[in-house]
Formats: sequence, structure tokens, C-alpha cells
Amino acid sequence: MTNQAPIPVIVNGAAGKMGREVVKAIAQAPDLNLVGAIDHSPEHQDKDAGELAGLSEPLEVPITNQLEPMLGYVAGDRQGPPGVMVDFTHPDSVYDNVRSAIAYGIRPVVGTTGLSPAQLQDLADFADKASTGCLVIPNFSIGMVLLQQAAIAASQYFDHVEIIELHHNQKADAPSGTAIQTAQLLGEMGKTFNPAVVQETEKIAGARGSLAEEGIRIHSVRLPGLIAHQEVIFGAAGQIYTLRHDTSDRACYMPGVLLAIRKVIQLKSLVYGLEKLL
Ligand SMILES: NC(=O)C1=CN([C@@H]2O[C@H](COP(=O)(O)OP(=O)(O)OC[C@H]3O[C@@H](n4cnc5c(N)ncnc54)[C@H](OP(=O)(O)O)[C@@H]3O)[C@@H](O)[C@H]2O)C=CC1
Ligand SMILES: O=C(O)C1=N[C@H](C(=O)O)C[C@H](O)C1
Repeated sequence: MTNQAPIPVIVNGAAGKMGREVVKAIAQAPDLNLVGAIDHSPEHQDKDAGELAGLSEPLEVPITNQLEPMLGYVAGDRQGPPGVMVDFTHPDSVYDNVRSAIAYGIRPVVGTTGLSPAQLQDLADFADKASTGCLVIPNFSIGMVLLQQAAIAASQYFDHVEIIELHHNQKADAPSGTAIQTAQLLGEMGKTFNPAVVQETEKIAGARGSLAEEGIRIHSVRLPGLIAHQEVIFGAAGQIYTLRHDTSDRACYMPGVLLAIRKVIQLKSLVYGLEKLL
């Protein structure tokens, strides 16, 4: 046990599927203190974040849509460790949320996907200038990090690979942030995949999926009944090697989220990817 004050944490998107899970995880972590719960959803304003997350006792932290005042309030408390904002909101709002947090000296832990490469670069520059830690993590589950490492190893021996990601049909962005990151990691291996063997014609646009880094194609499936799943399929003459990760509960992301909250306060710039923290 240390006597260090707990890390003050704001959860943005606290009424959402991931936000509620994060609220529960923070409530159970003695070194973290939920100080703010932000969500723009009108039906949840003023509700207790803990009760909304399914805890038996209220946390006495009401849901509010006032992000900036909350950032200012946490930034104003100069005692103890710096504040952290965990963001699980929407691709349309995440960039502005993160810029605001950094402007207040609050460290963002970003799970929301859908940031463009230009937005990510801009946030990296902004975090650098402010000497403020920021973590952008497309996937917080350890299983996905292991899948990506296995894919990197396999990519040395296979020249043909495609990615299929499958998600619930409430997901706003496609392809998933994880699939984009997986293609980026393989794209860094220094070769172009999937050399053409015939002249292909798409009879329906999009039939061959989206084209990401170095010739890698990503196919996105959206269906009720799914949570989050990804396959990386390697092919060579006479063999197929398939890597697959399935989530059955959003609790799988929580060890990664808690690790990121504890790490981000030690950083002075933007870091992308859970693998860099392990
Ligand atoms: N990195 C990772 O490991 C993971 C990342 N994700 C990503 O996290 C994000 C959220 O996912 P999920 O929890 O499933 O989504 P949900 O839609 O369930 O939750 C998002 C919540 O944020 C609210 N919200 C949206 N925009 C704003 C805003 N500008 N300010 C405040 N609140 C806002 C929504 O309200 P309303 O519904 O009223 O719009 C909703 O309550 C997605 O980008 C998803 O891809 C998801 C799982 C794991
Ligand atoms: O929306 C989701 O659910 C998920 N989003 C992230 C992504 O886009 O990769 C992470 C995980 O796949 C779940």
C-alpha cells in the first residue's frame, strides 16, 4: 500500500456500453477516483454513474454533459496526481474531446475509434507541445495484442493475407480501429502483400473489401448478436493459417483500460497501441 492520492478520472461516454464498464472497473480500483461522468445522452442526465453502471451503491457522481467545466474543475486541483479523461464516445466527437483535455492538462486515454491519420498526427503534435501524456488504444484486450503479434510473425512467411472484422450493428465506424491498426502493423513489415495473379473485376462495388496498407484488404461485417471479433487469414499454396479473436464480454477490455490510466500520467507525449505499454 502507498499513501499516494488516487488518480482523479473523468469518464466521457459514461452512459455507453464501454463507459459503464469503465465506471465499474474504476469503482473497484482503490488507486483511482471517479470524479466526473460525462455523457451527452439526454435520458441519462443527472443519473448516478455507479447506479447506471449496475453497482448496488451510488457513487455520488452524476452524469452531466458539461465536459469543459469538468476538465477545468479537475485541472484546478493541483494536489496529487494529474487528472485523466477516459474517452469512449463517438468518432465524430473524440478529436475535440481529446484536444480540450490536453488544453487543460488532463491526460486522455482514448478508446474511441475513428480518428483519421491527420487528426491523430495533430493530436500527437499538440500533446508533444504541451508535454502531456495521451494514449490512443484501438483495442484494450490482451488477446488482440497477442493476435497481432502472431500475425506479425506469420507475415514473414506468408505473402497473402486478408482481415475480416465482425462487430455488433450499433458500431458507427468501419473498418474497425483494430483492423486498421492490424493492417498498419503488417504494413510495417517492409513488403507488399497479395500480389495480383489475375485482373480482378468487382461486379458489385466493395465486394473485395477496403484496401488498407501494402495491399491488405479489410472486410467488415455488422450484425446483431456479435460483440467484437477479428480474423487474420494467411494463404499460401496448399495451406491456410487463420488467427481469430472473439470477445464475449466488454470486461475483457478493463485490465488494459486500468493499465492505460496508470501509465498515461507518466508520459509526456502521445502513444498509440496497447502493445507499447506491456
Ligand atoms: N479501444 C477499445 O478497446 C474499444 C473501443 N471501442 C470504441 O469505443 C467507442 C464507444 O463504444 P461503445 O461504448 O460501444 O458506444 P456507445 O454508443 O454504447 O457509447 C457511447 C456513449 O457516448 C455518448 N456520446 C456520444 N457522443 C458524445 C459526446 N460528444 N459527448 C458525450 N457523450 C457522447 C453516447 O450517447 P448517445 O448514445 O446518446 O449518442 C453513448 O452514451 C466506439 O468508437 C468503439 O469503437 C469499443 C470497445 C472497445
Ligand atoms: O465498437 C466496438 O465494439 C469496438 N471497437 C474497437 C474497434 O473499432 O476496433 C475495438 C473493438 O473491436 C470493439
